[in-house]
Amino acid sequence: MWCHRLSHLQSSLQDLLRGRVICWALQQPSFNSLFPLAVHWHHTASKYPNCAWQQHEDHFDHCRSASCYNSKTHQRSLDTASVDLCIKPKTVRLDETTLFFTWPDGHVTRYDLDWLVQNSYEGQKQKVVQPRILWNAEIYQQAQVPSVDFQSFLETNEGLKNFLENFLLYGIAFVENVPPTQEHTEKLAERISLIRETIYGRMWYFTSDFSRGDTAYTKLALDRHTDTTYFQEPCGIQVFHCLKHEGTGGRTLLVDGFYAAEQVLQKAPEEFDLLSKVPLKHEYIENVGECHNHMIGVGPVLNIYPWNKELYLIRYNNYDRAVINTVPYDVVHRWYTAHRTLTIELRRPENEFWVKLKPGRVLFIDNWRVLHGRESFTGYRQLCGCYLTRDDVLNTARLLGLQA
Ligand SMILES: C[N+](C)(C)CCCC[C@H](N)C(=O)O
Ligand SMILES: O=C(O)CCC(=O)C(=O)O
Ligand SMILES: [Fe+2]
Repeated sequence: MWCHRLSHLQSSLQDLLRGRVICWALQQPSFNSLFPLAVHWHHTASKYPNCAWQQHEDHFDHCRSASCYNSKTHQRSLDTASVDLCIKPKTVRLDETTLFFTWPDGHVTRYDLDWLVQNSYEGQKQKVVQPRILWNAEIYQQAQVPSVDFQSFLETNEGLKNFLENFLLYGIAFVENVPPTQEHTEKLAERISLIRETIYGRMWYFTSDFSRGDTAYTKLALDRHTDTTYFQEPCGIQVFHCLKHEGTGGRTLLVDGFYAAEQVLQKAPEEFDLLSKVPLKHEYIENVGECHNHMIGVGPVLNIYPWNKELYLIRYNNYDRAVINTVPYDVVHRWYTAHRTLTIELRRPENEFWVKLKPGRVLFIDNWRVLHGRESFTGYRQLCGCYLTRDDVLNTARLLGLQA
């Protein structure tokens, strides 16, 4: 263990590191070594707080030198596994913006201080991966989120960006004036993502004919749920376009699952915790006509990033939840209590946003966040749509400069 104290630090570093403990470690290429390091910043009342460098034995990070990292492919060249885990640098030097390490074989690693702060664990812990506005019916309606026109969605980057911005913030978004055909709906989908083909097909088209072994293909009401909970990776986005309805009822229900989960976190944090830890099975068993499927997906109801506790996926479908056999006996009852708390939040009338889907108005739903359902209906009703892969939607958003 070695330690080097600096009594004076540049104000820029002071701003960046204030009040935090920052840990990182470095790796060195030609010497095949890893060097773990942590900086401890003590914010004191004095004008120049102390900054102490401390060697840790168990932190690792990334040398960006030309021999360690290929900046054309943005990939690591260094074989991490070939590095001695106990490597120590020969010298360490800090200037106004950069930290330098010289390794026993002479290789130099440089770290921009801003980069280090951005890539520190402490920094990431305080950052959200995706900014969102959680909503109940009133919040969503007050926000007056504009829909995007079909033409501007397809033909302009601003149209697409506006749409994606709102979609990322609220988890739902509408496109208007879409010609009511499956082909035009497909065009929309392909503008932002790859279509995720599933057992339901690529583009699906459904009525209440029970052509598939699922309640969706009837006239019955469907309580709020997310789809494809029985996939190991539930579908990221769902697109709905109602092409025809000659009858009554059939409104669509939307509920922000993350808003409800946030209420659980506030009111009963230990229940939130349980819902994020207990893995459950969901399953889809179908034997109707030519369709034979048995899908099983395993995962907790609430999925959170471990480092910042940010919720990124809710898996909620009471119809498709399988027998609980992945939970020890003594946890089952506690889990049901926690699940009930979440269900109560999800079912509060003030959290329900109801819309009637009409030909020409296409709805995109973040199936990892917003639950959907529908009212029972009469008459002939025809819906088309598809699922999208989440990675590809986020990819499009990032390329347009959005945080996702
Ligand atoms: C009709 N459509 C293809 C959209 C979906 C049908 C899937 C319904 C299933 N119970 C689920 O929630 O995943
Ligand atoms: O019929 C509807 O409006 C939606 C049915 C449903 O939940 C689904 O297809 O995933
Ligand atoms: Fe559904």
